[in-house]
Amino acid sequence: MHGCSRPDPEGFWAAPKLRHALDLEVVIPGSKSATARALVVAALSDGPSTITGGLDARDTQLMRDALRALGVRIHTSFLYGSTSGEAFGTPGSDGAQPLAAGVWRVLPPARFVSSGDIDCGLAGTVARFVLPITAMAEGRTYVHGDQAMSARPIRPLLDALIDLGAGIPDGAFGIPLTVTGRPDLPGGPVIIDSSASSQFVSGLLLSGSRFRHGLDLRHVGPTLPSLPHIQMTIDILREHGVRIEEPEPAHWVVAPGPVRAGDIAIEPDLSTAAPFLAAAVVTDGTVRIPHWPLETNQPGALLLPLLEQLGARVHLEPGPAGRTGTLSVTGPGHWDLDGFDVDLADASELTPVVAALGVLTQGPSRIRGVGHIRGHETDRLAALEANFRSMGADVEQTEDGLVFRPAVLHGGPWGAYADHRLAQAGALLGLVVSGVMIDDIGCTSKTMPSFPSAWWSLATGTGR
Ligand SMILES: O=C(O)C1=C[C@@H](OP(=O)(O)O)[C@@H](O)[C@H](O)C1
Ligand SMILES: C=C(OP(=O)(O)O)C(=O)O
Repeated sequence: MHGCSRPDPEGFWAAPKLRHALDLEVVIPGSKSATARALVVAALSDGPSTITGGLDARDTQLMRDALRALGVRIHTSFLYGSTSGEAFGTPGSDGAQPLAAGVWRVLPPARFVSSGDIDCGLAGTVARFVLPITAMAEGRTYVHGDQAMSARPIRPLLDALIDLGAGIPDGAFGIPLTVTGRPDLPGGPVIIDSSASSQFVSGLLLSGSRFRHGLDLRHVGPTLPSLPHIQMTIDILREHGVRIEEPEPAHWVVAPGPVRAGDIAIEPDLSTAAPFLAAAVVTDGTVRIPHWPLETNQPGALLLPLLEQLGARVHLEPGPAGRTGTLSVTGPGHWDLDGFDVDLADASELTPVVAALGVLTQGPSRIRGVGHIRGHETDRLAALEANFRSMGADVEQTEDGLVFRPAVLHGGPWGAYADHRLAQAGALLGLVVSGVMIDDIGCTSKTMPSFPSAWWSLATGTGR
């Protein structure tokens, strides 16, 4: 899946350098995190639900297939929309064009029954959110994924599920593994160390009300990353009638009971927007993003204060319906970006893009609070350090992040390590550094299959 990437014979994608004054509107597909939660909540609900604007990309296709493998029926159709304004239309009306988004009807089964096989790919959300449902599904399920998935942390979630009564072999270390489902999974009190990923907590909370005794979950561990993502889980559960309390930080109590069916609209993915917004800053141009939510629980919005700190002008113009608007980011009017020091513990998925900004700053910069991203799609700190160094950057890993000192950069091969956000960070640098060659731009299909063509249009001003 390379879109317009025109890979060279060795499979490298030449990241396009900016060829015009950047002034562009970009439509961003739906939020991966919100789509994953919507599908899971709809699958656990007491009746059919409709999801609109859901992301159609590798991770969410895997999520749909995983839920189907447990007996959930999902009917999909496409959503069409104009590239400006808030209204969605039908194909052909008002220049409407297909978006990577869908209208999905989700029909949960009376009881989950496994058809035997679930592929998690490299999707943390699929592995961590679906395992607890698999533990309630009649039959045995072989849960597997990409080779890199077996390196991603999951053991604390498996141990917690075993404590809650799940049929997971005691010696199971990670994916692949076979789960023997138990429809009357007891649930109840459990302690977990979720320092390696907030998704362990989210996965248990999502299914918790369907356990016989509900869930009383405590996190005990040195750090708890991605708190906004846990809040996103709590928000959607409460919207669907689940009683969930947080009597103290890092302690959640979910009452047993039904999950109420209801329709769900998905916001654009504000983390997928990050490389496009950062492009405006590094090229001193303007990027506009329609349908930006005026209020959101997505951590991707945390990029905006940093861009402002770097001198960018950020403006959100409310649309007629008052729920979304058009966000515009305009570069600072000069090329010498100041150094920064930022803690990304709440929004660690922004690290690759923010790190690309870090190597371009004229003063020293630092990213903190993201040690756990060594367990993301790849060891992101090591992969970023290796790529930046091969471009001449002065960068090193710390215990929980990266530090950068100014240096003159040159092009060369850029390893994506099968990681969509690594590939996007390379593309961002390629706008201003000649000769950046990305080895696997196709991995951006994890969250934005149209990334290569959208990026080409952004850089060259032409469609391909
Ligand atoms: O719950 C979610 O949707 C996510 C939580 C975060 O995971 P970690 O807590 O493992 O960083 C985030 O990085 C990931 O992209 C999506
Ligand atoms: C960490 C990420 O993904 P996953 O949902 O697979 O954990 C990410 O998208 O940055």
